[in-house]
Parts: sequence; structure tokens; C-alpha cells
Amino acid sequence: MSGINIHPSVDNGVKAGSDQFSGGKLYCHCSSNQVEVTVKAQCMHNHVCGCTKCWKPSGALFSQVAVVPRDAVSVTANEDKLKVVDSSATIQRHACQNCGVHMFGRIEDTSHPFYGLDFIHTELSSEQGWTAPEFAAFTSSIIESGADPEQMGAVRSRLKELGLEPYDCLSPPLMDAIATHTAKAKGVL
Ligand SMILES: N[C@@H](CCC(=O)N[C@@H](CS)C(=O)NCC(=O)O)C(=O)O
Ligand SMILES: [Zn+2]
Ligand SMILES: [Zn+2]
Repeated sequence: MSGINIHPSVDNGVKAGSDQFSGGKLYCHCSSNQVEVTVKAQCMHNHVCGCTKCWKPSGALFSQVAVVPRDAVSVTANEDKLKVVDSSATIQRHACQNCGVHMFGRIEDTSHPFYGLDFIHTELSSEQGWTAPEFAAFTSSIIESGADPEQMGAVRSRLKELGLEPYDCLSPPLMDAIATHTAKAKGVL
């Protein structure tokens, strides 16, 4: 054990996903009347995120977050418990008002590069087979939640040991995809 709690889903090693997997149900942490979200798709671009906005389980330095097509996501129980955490954010994070867990994040701006994709935390599902996290995003942002800046070398080493290359924004392929979208929107590509 390293003593560094990246996220419970990866702290004992990153488990590979399954090609046959096609989705599952997500549940909030309430002991009764749980919010249930049904996801009818395998996830993509799973990663750990160090930013202050993504929901992290208690004790974890990072969130684990992936995307799925928004039309594959539906709230199938106790939708009345959900509320958008910050309506001014690009990603509208729908959280259970009782336990605080974020059930899905949605982009409503149709011009956004990631419009059409919802953000989900696959550890809210008991099913195995979700695509595994592939990299670490917004690593430096963990400091904004109170992580010791002196610890960053050890955190980045641990991420590399787990095969989660640390970046301080998104991964290069995703940053390239965003820039390509922006360039096309501006007409320079
Ligand atoms: N340093 C900031 C970074 C926040 C940030 O930009 N988060 C990324 C990754 S989730 C993002 O795309 N945010 C859009 C949003 O939260 O709506 C923080 O930690 O709060
Ligand atoms: Zn709840
Ligand atoms: Zn984030």
C-alpha cells in the first residue's frame, strides 16, 4: 500500500473492462429511496479527475469519471431527490440532495465540444465490466481541495505506477479533440 488514496476503484490496481459490457444501473449512497440511473451503454474516456467540481468518494484525492451518450442515460427511480449543484457550470451535475452523490453530469450548451455526452461515476454501479480509467486529469487541482503541494511528486509517481498518466488538464487526445472542434467552429480548419 502506498498510503496515497487516489480512488477506491484504482487503489488496489486498475481492473480491465469488458468488450461485451453494455451498461448498468447507478445508485446513490442513500440507505433508502436511492436515486437510480440506468445507463444503456458502455462508458468511454474513463479517467480520474482531481478537480474540485467532480464528486469524490470520502477520503479519495480524485474522482473517477467517464462519458456515455446522453440518450443512453435515464433516471429510473427517485428523480425528485436530484438537484443541479451549480447551474452556472458547463457540466450540470445532478446530485442527490440527501447523500450528495453526483448521479450524472450533462452539458446543455449545444456548441460545446462534448455536447451529447453525459458524465458518470461508474463505481456507483455494482456491475463489473465498465471501461477502466486510462489517465489522470486536473492533477494539480487536488491542491485546491487541500492536498499538500509537497505531496504532488508522490501522487504523480503513484498515478504512473497505476498506469494513469497524470495531466494537469485533460489527456492530449481529448485536448486535441477540443481544439479541433474550436478550430472548425472558427472556420480555420
Ligand atoms: N482547477 C479547477 C478546474 C475545474 C475544471 O476546469 N474542471 C474540468 C474537469 S471536470 C471541467 O471541464 N470543468 C467543467 C465544469 O465543471 O463544468 C478546479 O479544480 O475547480
Ligand atoms: Zn442519495
Ligand atoms: Zn473534474
